[in-house]
Amino acid sequence: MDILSRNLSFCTRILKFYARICIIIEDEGGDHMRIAICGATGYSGIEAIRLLAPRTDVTIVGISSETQAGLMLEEAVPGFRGFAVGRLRLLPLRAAVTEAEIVILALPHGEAQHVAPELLAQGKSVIDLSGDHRLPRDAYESWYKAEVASDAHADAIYGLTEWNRAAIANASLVANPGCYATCAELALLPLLERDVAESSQILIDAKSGVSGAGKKPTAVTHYVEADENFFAYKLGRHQHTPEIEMTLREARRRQTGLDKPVNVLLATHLLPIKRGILCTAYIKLKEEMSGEALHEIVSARYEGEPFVDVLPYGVSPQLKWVSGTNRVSIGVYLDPRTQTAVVLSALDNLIKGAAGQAIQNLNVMTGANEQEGLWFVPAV
Ligand SMILES: NC(=O)C1=CN([C@@H]2O[C@H](COP(=O)(O)OP(=O)(O)OC[C@H]3O[C@@H](n4cnc5c(N)ncnc54)[C@H](OP(=O)(O)O)[C@@H]3O)[C@@H](O)[C@H]2O)C=CC1
Ligand SMILES: CC(=O)N[C@@H](CCC(=O)OP(=O)(O)O)C(=O)O
Repeated sequence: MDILSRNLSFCTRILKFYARICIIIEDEGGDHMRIAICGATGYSGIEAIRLLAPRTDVTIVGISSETQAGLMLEEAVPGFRGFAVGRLRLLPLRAAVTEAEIVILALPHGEAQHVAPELLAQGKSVIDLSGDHRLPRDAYESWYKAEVASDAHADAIYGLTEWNRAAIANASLVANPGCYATCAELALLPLLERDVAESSQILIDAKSGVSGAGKKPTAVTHYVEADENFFAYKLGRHQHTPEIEMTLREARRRQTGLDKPVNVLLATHLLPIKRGILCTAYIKLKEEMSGEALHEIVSARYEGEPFVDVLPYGVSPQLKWVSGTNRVSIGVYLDPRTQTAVVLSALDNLIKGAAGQAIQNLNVMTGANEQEGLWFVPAV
């Protein structure tokens, strides 16, 4: 080989090496969203990691746990064994968020409100899965039986994506809706927005799988109590009642200018299954209409919505059709004798009811494709 070829070969190797370094730098930072997940060992935190880990536009820069800080994720949650993300170390919350530009808070009620103001002051965006920022002070204190610790809730944007997309796009603090609330609101929004239904007495019969109660078993949710059992709980005092009433009231006000209270009776039940919520809402119509006309109102409202599936008239949704997905499946029926609309909705409480909707909101906030990382069909 002459001296020219040797020099050329050397230069080529240098250039290739430089190109590889550039790719590595790009992969490790570049345009990636830097996300921290707090409450990473809880059910919705785990789900958020599961959904975000495969994404090439996201880097998970921190994960937190209260009691298991110091362990690797795969030690605390063995399902992550063998995956790169499983080698992330769980840290105390403040250490976990240092590098993040966006923080997903999957913490118990009452904790997020102590952390969010500090994160916002550091210029980070926050998506809070808990109920801490969804309600005004009085409603929160009376329904959650807890004190409000900051005024951050006043600036929070309610994260029901299909209803509040424009505001979410500019938000720095998103209050992700409750799981029952998401399910009931998406079922009822079209009727309230069109003001075709009586709003003084909406009955919502809702059932949830046990993961809705979080990871820590209680006397009601542990296996022996929940398995092969079925019962109502928190009758007349479920914390999602004011959330649903406020959202539906505001939805109607935005569309029609009519500002009148909406009254909801929410009956929640515990299903002996792991995940899924089925809501059946009964609402009297103001004027006579056909089932087809009612169905058209609901279908038209969700036309083009990637995560809302309005079933053909009279077909009822099933949990199996949404489990493991970010979808809400909606069924419509009109009882002609009583002019009562029956709107059924089904979702996966940990995905569309929690982590999936949080990521849908993250996509909206960051200008990513809204469906990124969220498009899958249920496992059989
Ligand atoms: N489960 C669901 O279907 C839904 C839940 N939500 C809401 O999302 C939030 C999380 O719910 P879920 O995942 O079910 O909860 P889990 O109880 O399963 O998990 C809670 C997580 O928070 C951590 N944690 C507990 N206490 C503290 C604390 N004092 N400070 C910091 N971290 C703490 C736990 O860490 P560790 O135990 O490792 O110490 C764990 O990682 C809740 O507010 C819930 O209401 C909203 C919609 C649906
Ligand atoms: C089965 C079960 O217990 N579910 C929980 C709902 C949790 C949730 O989604 O809502 P929050 O974020 O408002 O807690 C409950 O009924 O309180």
